[in-house]
Amino acid sequence: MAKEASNTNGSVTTKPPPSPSPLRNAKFFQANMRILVTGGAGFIGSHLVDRLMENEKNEVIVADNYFTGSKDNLKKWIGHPRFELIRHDVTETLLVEVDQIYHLACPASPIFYKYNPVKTIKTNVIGTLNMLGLAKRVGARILLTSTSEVYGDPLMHPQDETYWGNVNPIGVRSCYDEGKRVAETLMYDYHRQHGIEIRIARIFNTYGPRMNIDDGRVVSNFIAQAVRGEPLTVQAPGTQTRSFCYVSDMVDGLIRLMEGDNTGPINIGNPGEFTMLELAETVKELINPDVEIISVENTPDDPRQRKPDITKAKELLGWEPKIKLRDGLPLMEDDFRTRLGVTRKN
Ligand SMILES: O=c1ccn([C@@H]2O[C@H](COP(=O)(O)OP(=O)(O)O[C@H]3OC[C@@H](O)[C@H](O)[C@H]3O)[C@@H](O)[C@H]2O)c(=O)[nH]1
Repeated sequence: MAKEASNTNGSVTTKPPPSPSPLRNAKFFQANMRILVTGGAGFIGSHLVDRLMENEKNEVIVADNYFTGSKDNLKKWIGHPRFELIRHDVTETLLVEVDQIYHLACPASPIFYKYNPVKTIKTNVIGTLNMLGLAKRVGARILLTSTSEVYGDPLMHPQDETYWGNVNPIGVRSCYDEGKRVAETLMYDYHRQHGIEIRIARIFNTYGPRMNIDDGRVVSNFIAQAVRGEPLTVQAPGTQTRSFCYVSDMVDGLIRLMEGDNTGPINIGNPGEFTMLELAETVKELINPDVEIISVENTPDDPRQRKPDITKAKELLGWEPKIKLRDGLPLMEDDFRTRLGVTRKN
């Protein structure tokens, strides 16, 4: 598995990757792939675990501190012989023998990552250092879920991976966006200095079943509001844009990146771009035409526009999203109705 990956920032590591466990090549050792998913009890993490567990050759270990994740998201796997769940905070070291690490752990909703900003930056910096240390020790390949937020309030539109971003280093979002930027730096430094096999995904806004109902992000807020019959709260001015990727497409992109030969960073997101007013109108039309749309105050540093250029993902991973927003929203609605106990009026 120690194959040289093409890296896209122009520099190539000369150091070979560390060797994986000798057991991996042993004649009588069961050749299962052991995979660690940090943040595996969270929204994207648990969908990724579902997909990895479908492959009988995979053993999956989840490490999660349950700050925003939940055991409930993994209940179908608890007790499965190929599955293990550890309550663990990535700011502490973790020693497990694995072949791949999907490093997702970090609160992703602005409300949650701003709740304890010092903890958020520790998660991104110390957490990523710890996972890279583990990758080095056991010779594992590691994938970091970075974010479209590394582009900040982007002056280039759409954003491709060559754009260095427009980020406020002392803003209220910097614990997350600067944290993820340092995490990317650490990934590349470990790659160049120690030959670690790295993969970096820049994830754009993602939605789907299992998002926390009071998560604070726009899609989960609007769907919960529409299902409860409450006004949809569009934060001013409402003309800011985002691009929303359905979670199954996201998971597909992450697995292709991990399994492929390119280090990234690679944007994984749906290029369909919507203003928040358009999103509110779509949710109202599809889910509850009786609700009002109201304008509420916004928070500082809210990026004005965001849309991924996914040329690289298409060319290098053969990946592009399949699920359109109008098809994905009703799938999420069903999950929210079940969890909120509100049936659809006909
Ligand atoms: O109720 C709401 C919530 C949010 N919004 C608006 O919706 C837009 C999107 O906000 P969200 O909180 O969903 O997400 P953001 O795009 O700000 O951040 C996200 O970026 C990409 C990922 O890395 C993370 O999931 C998250 O940081 C913002 O312009 C926000 O002002 C509303 O209009 N109403």
